[in-house]
Amino acid sequence: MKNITLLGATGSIGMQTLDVIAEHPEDFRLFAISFGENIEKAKIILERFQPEKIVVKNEKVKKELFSPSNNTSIEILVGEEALVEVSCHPKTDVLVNAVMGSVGLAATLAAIDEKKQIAIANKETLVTAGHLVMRKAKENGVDLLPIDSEHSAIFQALNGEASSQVSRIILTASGGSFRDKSRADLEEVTIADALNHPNWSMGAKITIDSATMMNKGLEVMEAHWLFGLPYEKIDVIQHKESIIHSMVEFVDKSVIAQLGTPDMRVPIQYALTYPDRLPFSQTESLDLLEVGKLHFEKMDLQRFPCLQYAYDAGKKGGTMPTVLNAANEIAVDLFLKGNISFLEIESVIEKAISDHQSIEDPDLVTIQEVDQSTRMRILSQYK
Ligand SMILES: NC(=O)C1=CN([C@@H]2O[C@H](COP(=O)(O)OP(=O)(O)OC[C@H]3O[C@@H](n4cnc5c(N)ncnc54)[C@H](OP(=O)(O)O)[C@@H]3O)[C@@H](O)[C@H]2O)C=CC1
Ligand SMILES: CC(=O)[C@@H](O)[C@H](O)COP(=O)(O)O
Ligand SMILES: [Mn+2]
Repeated sequence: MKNITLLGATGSIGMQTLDVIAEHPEDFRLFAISFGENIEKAKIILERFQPEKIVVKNEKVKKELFSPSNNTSIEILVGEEALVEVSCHPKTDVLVNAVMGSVGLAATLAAIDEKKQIAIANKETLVTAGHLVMRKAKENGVDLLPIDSEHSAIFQALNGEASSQVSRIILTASGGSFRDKSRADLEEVTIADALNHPNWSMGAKITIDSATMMNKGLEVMEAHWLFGLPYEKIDVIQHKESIIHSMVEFVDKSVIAQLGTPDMRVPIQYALTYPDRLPFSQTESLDLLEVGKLHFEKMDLQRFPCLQYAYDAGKKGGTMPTVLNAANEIAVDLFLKGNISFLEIESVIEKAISDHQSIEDPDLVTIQEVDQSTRMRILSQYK
């Protein structure tokens, strides 16, 4: 029986993690959760799973969650320090980081110090502080088990083989909501159009990232850190069906791909059961006869400049990925609030990275300062 601490329980990955936990009550128990503001969903989770502890964003959420009529023995904690506390708690066996953005960074680093097993969905953590996370994981002998579908695919295809055996990895990209549109068409798109991903049902931020191709850019950096490969060995191809989740080409030119129906509960479960596998009844078998054909296209970096920005920021290193990530988080939020257009997401990011002088090998404090100052600088222009 593994005790799970789930950060971001009310989100898309969070709720799907709960599906996995519910399917295997003899293997997993929900010890603690965190969430942001979705009180209604949180109440359902508390009633169904009865975790011991819950971390909320602020006192206001705490007050709303626990009205006098709502009698519960669950311990309620507030703020980022509490995230660290539950993540490092002796009862936590596995930390699932499924928050959106860089909120879970300090908790993940602290849990690695406590030698917890980490199942990581949150790519922003690795993008902004991959060097710190991987250094700590190595020092502590901790496995970082990827949940992101592409990285789970690569992890499974590698199956323990050393990175020296790899000639390249090939990340697949669906193309997102606007894959069939030209750049001229993008001037007219709405928030609702952008949120309509062709293959995956995901949180709003990652769905927009997928449409700008920043999601793939973040995934390139995530792969760089998780698998210790230089950017020259990380390729992206467009594959509109999202059936091949990614591939590894080995030095002998053998290619191993991982396939499956697009259902995040499969890589989530693998990260929780690794190195074993358990049956999972809630998803469909892949029917290749029904799929019929798989399609592949070269990535067009003029059409999707965010992917180019991410390669450039990743290769530059230091605090440049932090700036790219912070600018992207703010730009996507501004777009979702109707303050900027879809194409302005790219220009906000482009400006932030070209204005920044990267600081090499930043520590956590430097990363947090650069992250905050980037956000403030951009926000001050849109007030
Ligand atoms: N969704 C997917 O299929 C995939 C997601 N990922 C990655 O996983 C991560 C989560 O994605 P997803 O589940 O889609 O995101 P969602 O937006 O659906 O969920 C995010 C979760 O984080 C919580 N949260 C957001 N902001 C804060 C905050 N400031 N403080 C505390 N909690 C906060 C939300 O709480 P609340 O809603 O209550 O406010 C929610 O529980 C991202 O890094 C994403 O890139 C990777 C691969 C696939
Ligand atoms: C499910 C998942 O892992 C997402 O990150 C997914 O990859 C998004 O798809 P695209 O970014 O390829 O559109
Ligand atoms: Mn992915």
